[in-house]
Amino acid sequence: MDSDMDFDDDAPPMLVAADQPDDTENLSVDVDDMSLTRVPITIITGYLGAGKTTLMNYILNERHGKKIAVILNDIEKSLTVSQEGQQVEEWLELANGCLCCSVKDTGVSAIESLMEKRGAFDYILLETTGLADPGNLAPLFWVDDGLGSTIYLDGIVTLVDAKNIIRCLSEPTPAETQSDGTEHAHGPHLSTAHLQISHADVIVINKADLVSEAELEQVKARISSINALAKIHVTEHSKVPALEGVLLDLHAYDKVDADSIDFASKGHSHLDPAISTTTLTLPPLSSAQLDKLDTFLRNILWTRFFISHPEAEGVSVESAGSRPEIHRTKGRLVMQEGGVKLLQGVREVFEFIDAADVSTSKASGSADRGNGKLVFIGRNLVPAALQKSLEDAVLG
Ligand SMILES: Nc1nc2c(ncn2[C@@H]2O[C@H](COP(=O)(O)OP(=O)(O)OP(=O)(O)O)[C@@H](O)[C@H]2O)c(=O)[nH]1
Ligand SMILES: [Zn+2]
Repeated sequence: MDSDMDFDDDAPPMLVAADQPDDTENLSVDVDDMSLTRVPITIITGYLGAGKTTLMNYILNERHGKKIAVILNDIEKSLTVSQEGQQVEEWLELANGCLCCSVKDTGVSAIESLMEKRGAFDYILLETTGLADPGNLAPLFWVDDGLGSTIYLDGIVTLVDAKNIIRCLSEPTPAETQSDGTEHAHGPHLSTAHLQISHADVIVINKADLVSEAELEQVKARISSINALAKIHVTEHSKVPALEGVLLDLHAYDKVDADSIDFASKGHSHLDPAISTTTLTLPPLSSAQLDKLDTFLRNILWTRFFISHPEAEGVSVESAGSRPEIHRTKGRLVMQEGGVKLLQGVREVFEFIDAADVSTSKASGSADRGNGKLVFIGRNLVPAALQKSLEDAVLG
């Protein structure tokens, strides 16, 4: 499906096919760039009162030159299109009450048809309710290139309230049945705050003015013990240092940078009993071994079976006392024939991508030299058991 571009804001929307460059208007974007046809979407999540609306307003009022559509995953599902201060209210027509439930069937197409009606946006921000689990939303927007969607998931930004986050992390999540009928595994203190942090690509620790330096350090340590892959920024009134590359245009699902993998593998204390980050290593792989890794990941992400349990093949880890529940997967896998494969995953969705940015210099991190690395963020991750299962499955 072609996306239509509105090149002139004063004139009525003129529909121009993106693959037929219009050279009469100023194009700030490269028309040869394929990304022109796909609009990034950033999910902004965070607990009640963390500062999401404050952040939205900050972004909309900054000079960014983008035409940003804001979707609120609230009762009213309103959508605001803003460019340089001008805001227009639109309404998304969704099949049922809640965006996270209806987006599966109609949400993505509702956004797409709105883009057709209004001309393309440059950017979409989706603000979830404070209680949303971004793990349910993310895979819906993370659509295969091949499916021809006009939007793609750029990243998940989670705001936390520096003053209240530690307390939120000790509140258990109300037992909730997901739209697919499954329930979250119950275990030690899984809170909504955990889910929002474990899925984040960027974490903004807001309300820094309300805590002491020591409290702030505690919050940072707790958060990076849960999610060692996310970039952390500390703010007052959600004023992030920059938008580009900090909140927007992260490409968090099509890049895996070596530095963040290295950072995650440094070993962070297991301060949080519910969710942690674990890094596994693999030597350079043959393509047959990459296929085995694919099978291993299907097993662990889809069926949640350990495939190489010491007692019996295919035994459910649940019966062994702990069932791994992996929220986020990233990896850089070194290939024997040269090159690096990137691994990206959210819950049960994962894919391998060829790395474009293979780092060869010493300065650009060790992740590409020697061993490949695999990072899991989730529950019930026992590093030694995982590493053994991985090696048995892939190298054995
Ligand atoms: N002291 C302080 N207050 C802040 C800061 N950032 C936001 N606030 C205030 O915190 C309150 C909640 O902020 P919002 O931006 O509405 O938070 P939200 O996450 O959108 O809240 P919900 O939509 O209710 O989940 C507002 O009164 C803000 O003015 C900050 O850095 N410091
Ligand atoms: Zn829902």
